[in-house]
Formats: sequence, structure tokens, C-alpha cells
Amino acid sequence: MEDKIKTFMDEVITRNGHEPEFIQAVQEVAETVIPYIAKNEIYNGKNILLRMVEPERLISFRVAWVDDEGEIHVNRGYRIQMNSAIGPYKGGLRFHPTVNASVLKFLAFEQVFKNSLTTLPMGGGKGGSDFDPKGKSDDEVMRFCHAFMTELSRHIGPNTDVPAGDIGVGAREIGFLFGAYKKIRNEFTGVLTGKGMSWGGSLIRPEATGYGTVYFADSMLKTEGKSFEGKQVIISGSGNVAQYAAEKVLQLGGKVLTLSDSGGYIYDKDGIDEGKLAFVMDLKNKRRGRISAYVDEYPNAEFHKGKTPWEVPCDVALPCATQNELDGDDAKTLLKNGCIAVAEGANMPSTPEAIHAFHDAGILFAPGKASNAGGVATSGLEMSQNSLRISWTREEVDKRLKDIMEDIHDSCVEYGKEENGYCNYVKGANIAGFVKVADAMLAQGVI
Ligand SMILES: NC(=O)C1=CN([C@@H]2O[C@H](COP(=O)(O)OP(=O)(O)OC[C@H]3O[C@@H](n4cnc5c(N)ncnc54)[C@H](O)[C@@H]3O)[C@@H](O)[C@H]2O)C=CC1
Ligand SMILES: O=C(O)CCC(=O)C(=O)O
Repeated sequence: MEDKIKTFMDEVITRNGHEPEFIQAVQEVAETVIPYIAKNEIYNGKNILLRMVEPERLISFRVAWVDDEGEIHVNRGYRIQMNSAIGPYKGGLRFHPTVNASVLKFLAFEQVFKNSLTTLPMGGGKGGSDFDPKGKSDDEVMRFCHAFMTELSRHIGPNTDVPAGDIGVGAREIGFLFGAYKKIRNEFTGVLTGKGMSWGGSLIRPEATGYGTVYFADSMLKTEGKSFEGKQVIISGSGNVAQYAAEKVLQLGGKVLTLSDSGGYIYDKDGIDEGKLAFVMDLKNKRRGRISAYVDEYPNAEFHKGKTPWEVPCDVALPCATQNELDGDDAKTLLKNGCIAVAEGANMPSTPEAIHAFHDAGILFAPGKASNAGGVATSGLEMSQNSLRISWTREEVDKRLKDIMEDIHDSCVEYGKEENGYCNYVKGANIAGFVKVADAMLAQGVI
């Protein structure tokens, strides 16, 4: 089996050797899916996984825009249309200076499995730009979004490819992107998700990724007869996913001790309660400030410059910032301090060394493609509401989200349970996600 995995990875590395994040994501899938393929006759000799690691289409384009001083800037825009076997391409747009083809290909690849797990008919894609919204005025962000959509609009559509938000793309950017698409195509349609409530958005979409991550973690805790009640929880990030993960932890009776951004983390030993979280939401979403400002408002809290929160003792850790933010040493520290569960709100935040450490210790560990799937699932619900031209209530969408997260959890257990009773959620998510896409690809032939 090791040989089969190595031969496959050698071919992937030959073709994509300069793309470390993409190779990391593929390696994790290959280690669990290739043994499954070997045991299941129907997938043998079909090169299914090799077909899945090659994007159906990779679009790269120039985005030229003018800043407030009249200076012209050039950024690079991308859309990776990874796999459309089970539905239109679906996945977010990331605006961050670290964006490149490797990062977006890893995200698009993970998205294929994640979207399959949601049970909804969505293929996988991802896009974005190396544009940095930090420090830009609203007008500059608007001009950039309009320039970006001038090209992207040729490649997307409600039955073709439906982008949404990710790092650096929130409600403000989705508004500007939607406005440009509508103008260029003369069409009011559900071409993006994460829209505002008065123009086709869905209730609960802003909350969905964070809430879903906590619903998934709660399902894992329940398998051991535990719950969030009274648990000490550390969270990284302070953006969309982190904020609503924190909100749900509080609703379930847990205590949130940390939040972070690229400048460092804040530790509030008294707990970040609803009032303090409202301060963070205003700071991050409206004033677009740094998390360090938290300690000016709440002097009992500490700011740890340039550090990540994993050194703070906790029961549950929720990495909700970015890829590879939690490494093998961080995992050892978490384990030493008694952490019993880790659920990823971000995409691929744990390095392979960290995941091995969690598995070796036998703690509950949820990979992002399962635990953060609530965001895209609710995007799928937004698409359904757009097609039906109706809006479901908050309670209706939240109930559907919760049911989907429980279904994903159960699929992971079905495919991930080891002989000794331990659930390897990584294996479960990869195989459950793979089966549906692979079956559709087999049915559709070699194309
Ligand atoms: N927004 C969504 O619906 C979904 C987001 N995700 C993932 O969740 C993660 C967070 O995304 P959002 O909250 O939407 O983005 P956001 O832009 O709202 O927030 C990103 C957060 O990560 C922090 N961050 C970014 N780079 C960092 C770095 N190098 N070091 C430390 N902190 C850093 C930022 O300071 C910010 O707090 C990403 O991995 C994203 O791919 C996953 C599923 C859906
Ligand atoms: O809602 C969507 O389509 C985007 C979600 C996303 O980008 C993700 O799951 O990583």
C-alpha cells in the first residue's frame, strides 16, 4: 500500500512540485483514499484520484485598478474550477497577499470533498487574488472588486460556478462583486452566496461556518458523553468564523479564553462574554482594527504579540484563522495541557505532524473539510432559496444546518471508525467525500 501511495504522490509532485500547500492536501487524502480504492473493485484501474487532483479549469487573470491617489495597481486574480461531477463549482474567494495557485488549489481540492459531505449538489472551486484589503479605503475595495468581477463574470453563473466569501471577502466585498456582475450581465441572479438579506441572502449564512464547527465539535463530544457546558475553549482568528464559533460556544455554556489575528493573541482569563464579543465584532467588522485593541478596552486581558494561542491550557481548541497555524509542537503543548478535542474552523490549520500527534494521543480531532462545512452547506441553502424565490426563517435554516452537521458527523463515523473503536475523522471525511464524487465521475465516463 505504501508503494501505491508513493507512486501516486510522485506523479502529483512531478506535476505540482512547486505547490507545497496543494501537495500537503493531496497527501492527506491519498493516505486514506488509496487504501479504500484498493479494497473496492469498482474504483480499481480508473485513475479516479489522478483525475480528481487535476483542476477541470484553472483561470488566471490581470486585475488593474486605481487607488485613491490615482495610482494604478496590478493584482492577479484566479478561479480554480476543480470538479463539477456532482453540481456547479462552489467555493469562496480569498483576498490576501499570500494567495497563489498552490493555496487556491489546496482550497479547491478540499472544497470538492467538503461539498460532497454536505449532501447538497455542489461541485468544488475556489478563487481569489493577492490583493490585500488591509488598510484600503471602502472606495478602493469597491474599485478592486469591480475590476475583479469584470473578468470573473465571464466564467461564473448560477448553474456554472457560484463563488462566496473567504479570508478578506465578507459582506462588503460580496456586495461590490454582486453589483458588478449584475451590471455586466444585466441579470439579477443567485451567482454569489453570502448576499445581503434585502438582495437574496440567507439568514444564518454569516453565522454558519462558526456555528457549524461548534455543532460538529458538540457531536464529537457527545460520542464520549461530554458537552461544551463548563469547557474552557481557545479559539484562533477573530474574523467571521472565529466570531460565530465563539458565539455558539457561549450559547452552549462554554468559556472562550482567546482570539487572535496575524499580530498576536488575546487571553482573557475571565472569559470573552457576549458583551466583549460584540466589542470584537464592531472592532473587526466595522472599525477594521487589530485584536490588540481588546486589552485597551478590557485591561484584565493580556495581549501576546506575535504568538498563537495554543499555549493556553484548554479542554477544546478551535483553530479558525488560516492554514498551517497549528504545528506539531503546538499539538504537543495542547495535549500536555489536557486538551480533549480539536475542531478545525479554518481550512487545513493543523500541519500533518499536529494531526498525527492528535491521532496518536487518541483525542477527538475534526478536519476542516468536515467541521467547517456548515458555511458552504448554508450557501447551498441560499442557492435553494434563490431558485425557489423564497426565504426561510432563521429557525428553519439553523435547523437544516444542524441536521447537515449531524449527518456529516455520522458519515465520518461510518467510514472512519477503526477496529479499536477510535474514530479517525480525517479518514472518515476523505472516504465519505470521495465516494459520492467518484461514483458520479464513473457514471459520467472519462471526460
Ligand atoms: N467564511 C467562511 O464561510 C468559511 C471560511 N473558512 C476558513 O476559515 C478561515 C477563516 O476565514 P474567515 O473567518 O472567513 O476570514 P476573515 O477574513 O473573516 O478572518 C480571517 C481571520 O484569520 C486571521 N488571519 C489571517 N491570516 C493570519 C495569519 N497568517 N496568522 C494569524 N491569523 C491570521 C485574520 O486576522 C482574521 O482574524 C479560513 O481558513 C477560511 O478558509 C472555511 C469555511 C467557510
Ligand atoms: O460558501 C461558500 O461557497 C464558500 C465556503 C468556503 O469557501 C469554504 O468552505 O472554504
